[in-house]
Amino acid sequence: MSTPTSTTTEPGTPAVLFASPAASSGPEHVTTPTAYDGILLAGFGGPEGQDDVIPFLRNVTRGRGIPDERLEEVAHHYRHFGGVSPINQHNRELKAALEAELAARDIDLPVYWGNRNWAPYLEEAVTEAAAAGDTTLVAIATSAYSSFSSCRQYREDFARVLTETGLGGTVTIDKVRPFFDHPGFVQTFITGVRDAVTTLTGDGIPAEAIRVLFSTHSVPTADATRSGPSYLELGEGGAYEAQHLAVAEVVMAAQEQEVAWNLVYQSRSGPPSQPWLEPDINDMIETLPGEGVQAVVIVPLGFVSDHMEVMWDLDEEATETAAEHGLRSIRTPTPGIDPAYVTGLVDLVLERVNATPKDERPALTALGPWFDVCRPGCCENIRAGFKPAASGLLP
Ligand SMILES: CC1=C(CCC(=O)O)c2cc3nc(cc4[nH]c(cc5[nH]c(cc1n2)c(C)c5CCC(=O)O)c(CCC(=O)O)c4C)C(CCC(=O)O)=C3C
Ligand SMILES: [Fe+2]
Repeated sequence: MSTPTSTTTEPGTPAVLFASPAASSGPEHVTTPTAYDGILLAGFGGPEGQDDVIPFLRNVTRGRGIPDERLEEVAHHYRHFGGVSPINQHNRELKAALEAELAARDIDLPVYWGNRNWAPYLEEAVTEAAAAGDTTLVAIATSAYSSFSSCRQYREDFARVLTETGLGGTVTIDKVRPFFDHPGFVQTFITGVRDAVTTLTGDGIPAEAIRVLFSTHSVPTADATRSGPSYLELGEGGAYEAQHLAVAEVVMAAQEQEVAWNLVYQSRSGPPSQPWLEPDINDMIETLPGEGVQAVVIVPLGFVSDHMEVMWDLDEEATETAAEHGLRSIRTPTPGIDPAYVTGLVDLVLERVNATPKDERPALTALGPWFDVCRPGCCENIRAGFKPAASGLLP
């Protein structure tokens, strides 16, 4: 079937995929209708046994000069859980849930699952799709926000895989918009905060002694600043911080009781000399007893499932910090395979199939609905330098 996507190969550069030029016209940033052949579910990947841990960490940190010391420290988190990250099992379950939802809605789109950093790799998924004749793919990355780590890196890996497999002239990969403010993604957090606050107040803790901490992955400040299109001028925190703040506001506006909240960061790595987004969740927790806070609601706003960052950095470390400071804590659920989330992901695919007009697309914040197609230089990592990325406009 003819599609508006095309493959552009410039002489001397790897084949890279770009969306239709139509995507660049007009402020809508909405592509034209596209008959996709399949869905590429793009995950982060994680180890599934002790022997996988170090090779996995080498994949993740490849070419980034993360010191061995830090690798060992992270390996320790995985070892604590038998060398198994739950993330691959989550994605198996998400794939099955998407397939069930697609079947229930009579949508004939196979789901190919591949990871950036562990088997099954993106290479395998794309090769399998191509072998089945499914060459026009729409990707869902298991990450809701704009930034190098949460969007661009997936797109760079798509481009790398298309080049390395030699499929750059055959397969096109578009990507659904960053879905941070899609109701399907946000619902779990709204319900989670409501349930946690109800539990705490039910136990006699007054609402004014509760603090909601929205936690997301810290990133280098330089990455945050460059997240999203530069013309939006979203300040030092860029689109990454702005999107999280906007979603947190939506979650709190949906609550019956007024409760104070903060956006906090977790899982910082990299050298201490390099600025990353702050405050760290643990540092924030330490200040709270002095403000009369008795309980914290920890909301994993930056994550779609209960993977290692949630299980270790929140459920072990932050929970322990809270206990040490005499605070009760409740960690709210991630979307996982919540039906609202799964239905929402299928809706996001259909948006692209149908080129649903911008004003008909569900988006809970004033920032959204975000763009179908990333602008040149969007979320680029200046430390790593320019790498081609699929699912975007020509640089
Ligand atoms: C924004 C963001 C997300 C959310 C978006 C998304 O979900 O994609 C995310 C997710 C994840 N990060 C994960 C694991 C790791 N991330 C690392 C390193 C880093 N992450 C970063 C950012 C993010 N990471 C950054 C800026 C670095 C520093 C390296 C660099 O300069 O770019 C390292 C290396 C060691 C270390 O440095 O800690 C590991 C092992 C796993 C798998 C968990 C599991 O196995 O269950 C998941 C889902
Ligand atoms: Fe990470």
